[in-house]
Amino acid sequence: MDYPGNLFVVSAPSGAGKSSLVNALMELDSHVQPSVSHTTRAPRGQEKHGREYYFVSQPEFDAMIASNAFVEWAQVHGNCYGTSRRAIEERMAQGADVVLEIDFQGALQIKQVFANAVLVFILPPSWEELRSRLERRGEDTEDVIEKRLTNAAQEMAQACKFDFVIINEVFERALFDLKSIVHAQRLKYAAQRCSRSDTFASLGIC
Ligand SMILES: Nc1ncnc2c1ncn2[C@@H]1O[C@H](COP(=O)(O)OP(=O)(O)OP(=O)(O)O)[C@@H](O)[C@H]1O
Ligand SMILES: Nc1nc2c(ncn2[C@@H]2O[C@H](COP(=O)(O)O)[C@@H](O)[C@H]2O)c(=O)[nH]1
Repeated sequence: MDYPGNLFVVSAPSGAGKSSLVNALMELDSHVQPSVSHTTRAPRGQEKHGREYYFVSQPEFDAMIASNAFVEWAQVHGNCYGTSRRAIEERMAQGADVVLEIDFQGALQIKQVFANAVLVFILPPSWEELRSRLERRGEDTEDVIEKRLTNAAQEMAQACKFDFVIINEVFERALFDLKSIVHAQRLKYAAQRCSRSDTFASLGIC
């Protein structure tokens, strides 16, 4: 599938800071838009249906799988999460750059469907800092934090399959890295389009 917009996938173990980085990126760059996923997990804190997630029941999620509504889905930390085709294809067709904040299983599924998708993995600087970020966030019970830390080892082992890895130690530095990746992909895409254009032909190149 060839759309005018770019597709970015950002994955990380829970607490590494991907939502913070993606939100900061979107504040700086209105051309980058989020995709709102569906999940069977319960809302936490101030989360609202249709903003952070579409919160659905397991039967509703299963019905969406059966009707092929998801471009990718996975079980993460005991709940189901999925990206609907609708959530991304409409926006990319309009030329927006879409960013998915999803786990590594979903990221690798996305690469199968959208070969041009750019996969970015965010790492915390240390295990101690990862635990402390989850605790400081204060949104999960101790049990949930332990489960997320246990899963983090398996998730981080997948980082080498991604196109880029960013270590989120100093937030502004990590944000700069993420912005640079988005910018580089836009230049690459523009160059590809340009190479099919009359400008290249008239200059006698490619
Ligand atoms: N570079 C950083 N230094 C210190 N704290 C940070 C940094 N980046 C993010 N944080 C903090 O760490 C906590 C976890 O960040 P965030 O919620 O963005 O993680 P996440 O990867 O999106 O987690 P989840 O997958 O569970 O949604 C938040 O309280 C956030 O403010
Ligand atoms: N494969 C998918 N993973 C997703 C999707 N939406 C979110 N996620 C990942 O789930 C975990 C937990 O998220 P939380 O909001 O409960 O903390 C995290 O790794 C997300 O990236 C999705 O649509 N598909």
